[in-house]
Amino acid sequence: MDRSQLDFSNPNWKKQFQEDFDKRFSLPHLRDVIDVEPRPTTFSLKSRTPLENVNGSMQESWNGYVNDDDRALLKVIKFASPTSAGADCIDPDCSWVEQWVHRAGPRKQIYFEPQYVKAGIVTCGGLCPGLNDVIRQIVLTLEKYGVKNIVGIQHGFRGFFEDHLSEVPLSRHVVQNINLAGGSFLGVSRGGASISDIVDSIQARRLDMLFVLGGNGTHAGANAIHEECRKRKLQVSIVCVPKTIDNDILLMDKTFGFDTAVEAAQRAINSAYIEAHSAFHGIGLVKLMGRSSGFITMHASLSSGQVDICLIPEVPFTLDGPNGVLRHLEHLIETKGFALVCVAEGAGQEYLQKSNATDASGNMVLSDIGVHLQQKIKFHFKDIGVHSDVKYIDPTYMLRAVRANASDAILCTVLGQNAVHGAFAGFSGITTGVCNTHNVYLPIPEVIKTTRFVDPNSRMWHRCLTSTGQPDFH
Ligand SMILES: Nc1ncnc2c1ncn2[C@@H]1O[C@H](COP(=O)(O)OP(=O)(O)O)[C@@H](O)[C@H]1O
Ligand SMILES: O=P(O)(O)OC[C@H]1O[C@](O)(COP(=O)(O)O)[C@@H](O)[C@@H]1O
Ligand SMILES: [Mg+2]
Repeated sequence: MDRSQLDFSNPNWKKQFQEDFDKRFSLPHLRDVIDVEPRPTTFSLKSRTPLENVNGSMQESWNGYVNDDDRALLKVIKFASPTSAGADCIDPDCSWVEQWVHRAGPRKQIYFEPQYVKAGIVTCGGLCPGLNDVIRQIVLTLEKYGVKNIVGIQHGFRGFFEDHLSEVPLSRHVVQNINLAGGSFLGVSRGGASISDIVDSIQARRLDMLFVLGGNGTHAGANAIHEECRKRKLQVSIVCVPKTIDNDILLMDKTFGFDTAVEAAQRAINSAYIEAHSAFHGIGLVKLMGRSSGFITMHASLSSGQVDICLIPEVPFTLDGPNGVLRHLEHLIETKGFALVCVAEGAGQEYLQKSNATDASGNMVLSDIGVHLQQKIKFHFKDIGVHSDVKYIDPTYMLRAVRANASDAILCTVLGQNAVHGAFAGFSGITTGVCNTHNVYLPIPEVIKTTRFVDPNSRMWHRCLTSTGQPDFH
């Protein structure tokens, strides 16, 4: 139910909203369409973690399971007014409405017999630091349940129908050290998704579980696979782990690989800073990933503390004129002698010629805003007769071809393990993420309704502006 469909004069609107919310966020389960009986889980760490009662005696049962009725709050701020920073209100009075989502983790009862399970893992889309950590954790956790037949599908969805891409048998032994390197042990790819062919292939391979690692596009594909499996009444669990270096999936605190990418961007920003600072009237320009969301650029600018101008797709800017970026650069050169600009690849596309080309997955191929800015800055300073020395750095692929840093490695561990718990719990068509620091399962359609964007009214963007000191460029 859309907010616009609610009648706030009806005293029952809150109840209606909540009922609709609960329905939207209920997790699709195998038993919705087929007869499946639960059985006691085989996942237990009891022998390693005997728990002591308050009175010192050992407890009989292990208390490490998540109850199906456990919930986490999706939104935790009570906004006093719709004009509060980052306000996300349902009604004009910003009433407090609890929005509960399902907690992730191992259940006491499972819907598969581990010894007969064949599980597949596939990594789709572009690379992202941490893919190997997630693959590894999925394998380790499956084995902990007692699964013996685990395979990797090579090069994304292509691996399902390109004959020369054979299944890769996976085990604790095979994946032991894969997290030490970046990339994907299984390979990735864009494009080539015929849902019906993929489900034919799932049936032919006799897969019972499929773990799909990818971004918005991959999630849309995985949900379509889940729907097709439902239609064919297959006992197959499709569970996603969100992979997007751009951090552009809805509702989640952060996706894995994002922190690592921000950290990797520091080297480029610092190099640009040193070049700009050392040159006479130096202007450093760094372009970072982010087709439509500026999270990497905003966070990298914030964490470096060296950026004077941060440009992201969500916040339009003018280049020319008294309030434009170029005039501000003049001011920076006049006042401090050098300047540093950090721009997201999707920013300012309106200034560039559109090619209308798309990649194999249907994503728009963007024109290079970095090259455009470099030219504009050079010509501008030439025009006004002021010397400038522009150094442009494009570290794009260096941000994502690295191994995950420590905090991402932990996030990958949590997500990979929870994905397996979700499949054994009988859910399908779900994804797993972190909401307000709590680990949850969400139905796929809810996280891909739109791309997640930087909110120009958020505290984080305002912090970025405070830190760079840049004015509004319009
Ligand atoms: N709307 C969609 N429905 C089904 N499959 C899709 C859809 N969008 C993308 N895909 C498939 O998902 C895979 C990854 O998509 P892509 O956009 O490249 O990366 P990401 O998942 O990171 O967004 C590709 O194989 C692509 O064909
Ligand atoms: O050149 P490729 O492989 O298509 O990937 C580049 C693109 O992938 C992205 O990182 C988005 O992909 P993800 O969000 O799936 O990680 C863009 O920011 C970038 O333009
Ligand atoms: Mg995408």
